[in-house]
Amino acid sequence: MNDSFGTRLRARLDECGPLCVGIDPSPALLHAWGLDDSPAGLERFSRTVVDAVSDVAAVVKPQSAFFERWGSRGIAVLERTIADLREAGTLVLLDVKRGDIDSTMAAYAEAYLDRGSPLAVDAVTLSPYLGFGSLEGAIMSAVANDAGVFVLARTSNPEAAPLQRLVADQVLAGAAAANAGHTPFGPVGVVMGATLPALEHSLADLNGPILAPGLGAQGASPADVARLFGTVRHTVVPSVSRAVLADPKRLRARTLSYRDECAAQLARRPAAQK
Ligand SMILES: O=C(O)c1cc(=O)[nH]c(=O)n1[C@@H]1O[C@H](COP(=O)(O)O)[C@@H](O)[C@H]1O
Repeated sequence: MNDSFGTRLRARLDECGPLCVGIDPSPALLHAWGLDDSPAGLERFSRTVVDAVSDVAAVVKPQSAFFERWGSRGIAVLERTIADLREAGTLVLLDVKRGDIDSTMAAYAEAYLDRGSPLAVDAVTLSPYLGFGSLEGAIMSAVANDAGVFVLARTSNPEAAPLQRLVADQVLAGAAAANAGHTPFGPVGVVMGATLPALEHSLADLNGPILAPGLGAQGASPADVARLFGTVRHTVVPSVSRAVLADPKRLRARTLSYRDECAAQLARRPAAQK
């Protein structure tokens, strides 16, 4: 039997410390790196990130849209990037933010979670806008494949607050129900921005990982991560993209510094959940 996503994520967080690094090959970053905005440029960018961070970041998160811009050639680079990351032994979280009716979700689950798919990853981001129940099949597929999902709850962008404030507790309750009884924690993570002014929701019963994007470019600091998620410090995965990707020469050093600073800040907080 294979290890569950929760078991593998626990092991990576214990081994590497708390950080997810994004692979976001935007036109601006490709330009800053002196690379062409082309499939070859995407490939060089992605390989460089994989080589620099995959042994020190618990999770690496390619953003699908930056590859999709180049159609089938971009998707081919994404496939190779996923294969490189898996070979390097890091966990791959593909940021695709999918959400649809149950029959269509089954196709998304087949694309990203089914072990046999060329785009199979350890976890994907999902949107709950069609109702948390519409994600049930994808969650079952994740469990069957020892994979995970991260459902958007309170995203890092400020304009999300008025809408998501109304429904985040439903998302958290759905995730907690799906995670009940799993050890060390369940397959359903949630996305909660590190940029949130205040938490406003209880994470005490979640029993799942929390992806916390927004470090650096969106203004959040490791101290913010600790302020918001200190009580669930063993399950929070702070995420950073542009602030470490800005300069290829400093990619590894910046990754190490964000990781170590997040670990140090979180260690200062009381832990309520292991
Ligand atoms: O799901 C995500 O990864 C995500 C959720 C969220 O709430 N906010 C957020 O910025 N992201 C992603 O995180 C990346 C941005 O990271 P920065 O470049 O560090 O700001 C992008 O790929 C976003 O799509």
